[in-house]
Amino acid sequence: MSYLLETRGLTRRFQVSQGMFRPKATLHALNGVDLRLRKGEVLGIVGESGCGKSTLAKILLNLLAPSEGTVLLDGKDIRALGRMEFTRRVQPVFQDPFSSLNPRKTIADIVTMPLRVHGIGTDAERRKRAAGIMDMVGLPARFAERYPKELSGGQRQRVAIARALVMNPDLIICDEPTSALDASVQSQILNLLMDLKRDLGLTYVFISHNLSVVEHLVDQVAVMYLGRVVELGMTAQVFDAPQHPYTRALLDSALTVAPGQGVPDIGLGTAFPNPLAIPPGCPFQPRCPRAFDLCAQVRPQPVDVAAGGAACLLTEEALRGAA
Ligand SMILES: Nc1ncnc2c1ncn2[C@@H]1O[C@H](COP(=O)(O)OP(=O)(O)OP(=O)(O)O)[C@@H](O)[C@H]1O
Repeated sequence: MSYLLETRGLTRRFQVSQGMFRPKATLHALNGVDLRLRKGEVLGIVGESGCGKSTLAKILLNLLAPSEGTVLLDGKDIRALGRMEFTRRVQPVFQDPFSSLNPRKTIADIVTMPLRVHGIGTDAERRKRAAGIMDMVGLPARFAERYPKELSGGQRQRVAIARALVMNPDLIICDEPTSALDASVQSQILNLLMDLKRDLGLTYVFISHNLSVVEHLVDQVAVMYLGRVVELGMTAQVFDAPQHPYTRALLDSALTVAPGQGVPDIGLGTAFPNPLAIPPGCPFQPRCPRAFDLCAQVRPQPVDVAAGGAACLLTEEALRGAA
């Protein structure tokens, strides 16, 4: 079975200062993340602020090196691909369309920029291609000569999507692409991404702190907690029968509608996870409503990337009981 994208054992550590008189501490932002994505599919990555989503996005975009592990694109380590080949094949859409677009460039300049960088086409050909893509993402042709500050947040995010699409990439990494937008605009952008997926057969990694945002867009979901994938499965399976207590809590959480609000209220008390003091046993155990004695001592098995499931002793117990 070949995968367009595969991560194997992705781990990323940071050395962080703890003040002048204390030694630096090691923070595990990612810990052994295994993921697989086939062409034409959408993989959702979900979890609270600080679970490692942006670190993962940066590694997938080859902007940050993992401490351990590899990212494979069509079976090739992305670190061995040239910068030009990589950016031709993998494009980002970031959270904040206000800062990710150059304010001094016109929309046409922004959308054609990747083509210019890659030396593709004449000026007229590039503008023609940009006009086609702008139409596809619902931007009127008259916007071509406007500047980002003249556009609304939703329109700017359409520009960012057009810029990502103009190279006809194999993979688009969307890092919280709707989180900075008003709720009504969020759904327009999600619908646009769904339409583009259907019409162009796009492959996305879609990162969000909000499980409900990804429900209708993604084929499979990876739920992350403190740098680990704690549940992985097909979307319907994860939404209809979540196995990990953390996934249940995320599903129960209210839809976050306030722009910029990064953390859903998941109703698990104040013990916000501290990546510098990951507890022994199950990392989620201090907040878990279903924890039992062993959870403080035994670390659950990592999720099997081929079979999916949850990294939870309750599931392991259930499986043993069924055997
Ligand atoms: N450059 C860095 N140096 C030190 N620690 C970092 C660095 N980047 C990220 N971290 C830490 O790694 C952990 C994961 O951060 P990351 O930004 O990937 O999480 P996230 O899920 O994207 O959260 P958010 O939605 O708030 O961005 C956090 O504890 C964060 O403080």
